[in-house]
Amino acid sequence: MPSALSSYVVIFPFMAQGHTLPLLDLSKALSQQQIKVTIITTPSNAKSMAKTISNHPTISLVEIPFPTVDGLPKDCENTSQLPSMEFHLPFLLATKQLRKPFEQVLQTMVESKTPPICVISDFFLGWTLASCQALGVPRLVFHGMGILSMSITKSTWSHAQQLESTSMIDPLDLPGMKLPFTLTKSDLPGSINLPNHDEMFYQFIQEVGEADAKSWGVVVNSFEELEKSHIPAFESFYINGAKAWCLGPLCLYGKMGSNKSTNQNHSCTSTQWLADQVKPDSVIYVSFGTQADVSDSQLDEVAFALEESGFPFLWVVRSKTWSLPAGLEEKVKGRGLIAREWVDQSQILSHRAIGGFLSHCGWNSVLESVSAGVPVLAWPMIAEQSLNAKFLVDGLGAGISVKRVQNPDAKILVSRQDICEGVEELMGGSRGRSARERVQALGRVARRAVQKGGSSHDTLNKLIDKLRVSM
Ligand SMILES: O=c1ccn([C@@H]2O[C@H](COP(=O)(O)OP(=O)(O)O[C@H]3O[C@H](CO)[C@@H](O)[C@H](O)[C@H]3O)[C@@H](O)[C@H]2O)c(=O)[nH]1
Repeated sequence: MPSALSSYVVIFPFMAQGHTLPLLDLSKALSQQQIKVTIITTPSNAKSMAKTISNHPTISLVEIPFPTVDGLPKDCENTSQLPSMEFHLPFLLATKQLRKPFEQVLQTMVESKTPPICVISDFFLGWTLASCQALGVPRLVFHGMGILSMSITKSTWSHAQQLESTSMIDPLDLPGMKLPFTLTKSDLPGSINLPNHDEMFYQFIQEVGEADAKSWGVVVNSFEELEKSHIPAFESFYINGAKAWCLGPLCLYGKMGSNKSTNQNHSCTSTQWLADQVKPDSVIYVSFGTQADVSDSQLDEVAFALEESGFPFLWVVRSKTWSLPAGLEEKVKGRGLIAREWVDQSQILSHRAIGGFLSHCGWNSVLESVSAGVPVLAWPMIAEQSLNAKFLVDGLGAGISVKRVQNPDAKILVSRQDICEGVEELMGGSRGRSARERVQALGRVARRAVQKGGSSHDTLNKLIDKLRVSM
């Protein structure tokens, strides 16, 4: 068995912020357990990761070149740089060309008689399974999603035929699953309706899904107290008895021993602005993640709603084309901050002035909000976000939902009145108050999970021990 200091793990994240950031936090968790980490990634992603890991000498980066591919913008190595979601599939397909350089790196490690104890690679990088198997290294898969949403997704994929004849409004009965809320077919996100997708996307997901199911294990950014009852159903989709290792919320490891000045560099203006907000729970934080396309007319509605609600707000806007509608600047001056740069969201959410989060419900945002004890005004947009929102609101009581219009093609999906009503209810209404109490209690459980003796901390140690024994 290798000694603690000689053990190392290779991590290969998918090049999207929502997938990479939690794995950077996991790297920090491993290095706190005396495990070295080698992260394999492409040059421009390595550049942005280098800042985050600069205080962690046991985490290193190995760069492999990103392929040049027709149909993708030049120098685009991360989904956050894609002009729109239309480029998502070409991007996914391009990552398959990373196989050869990845294998060369892994082979050199194995041949130098110091193989890693495992490779943790993203679900989308399914081909890494074959590379790992050929070199005798266990592959653990990471999806970025929670256990419940993954189980619902897998279950609906494997029962697609049965579901075809199910009505849109009757409660779904998914074999082997006990759902904490009523789910109908109309609640399922479009991305789950695989057969309705482009043939190439369908094929890609089939491929990576097969590799997923044959993996040695699954690293999950969640904690047992939150999703334990769904683990058996989730594990039943794996063919070699793979176990789901709940190690989260990973964002909390990222904060342990972090260097404040490094963190604040990202979001100096927002940190300073927040420091001036003295009233606890008074500010609403607004962010829709790194992937969803939000139209500029929809952003106008958000702006009017925030102005009308009267609450101080900190709002991260990704659109390069949008500007505050005429007349609003004066009205919100001093009361609201619009951040156009990357902010340290996790840090912001833990500021005592933040009293609510208007969120798209990406899984990282959900966990960061729960960890910080901040209730959510849920506005799911793409991918599995509607399932996360349902879990948070109907399952956990830790948030409330915005009212959305039924036409998914409309430019404005939520009106300013409905956003404003939602913000007022979250920040000052009785449903908002009860969601705050609930999420604060959950936050205490989440923080305990990653401390010594906590469920996720223990699971991490068990995983390391098991991997060392299997060497
Ligand atoms: O200025 C910013 C903007 C974002 N973030 C962070 O970026 C991450 C965003 O992740 P998430 O909230 O999960 O949103 P997306 O990036 O949109 O996530 C994609 O990936 C997730 C994990 O698989 C899925 O749950 C989502 O549906 C999918 O859209 C979070 O850690 C945020 O804290 C910042 O720190 N600063």
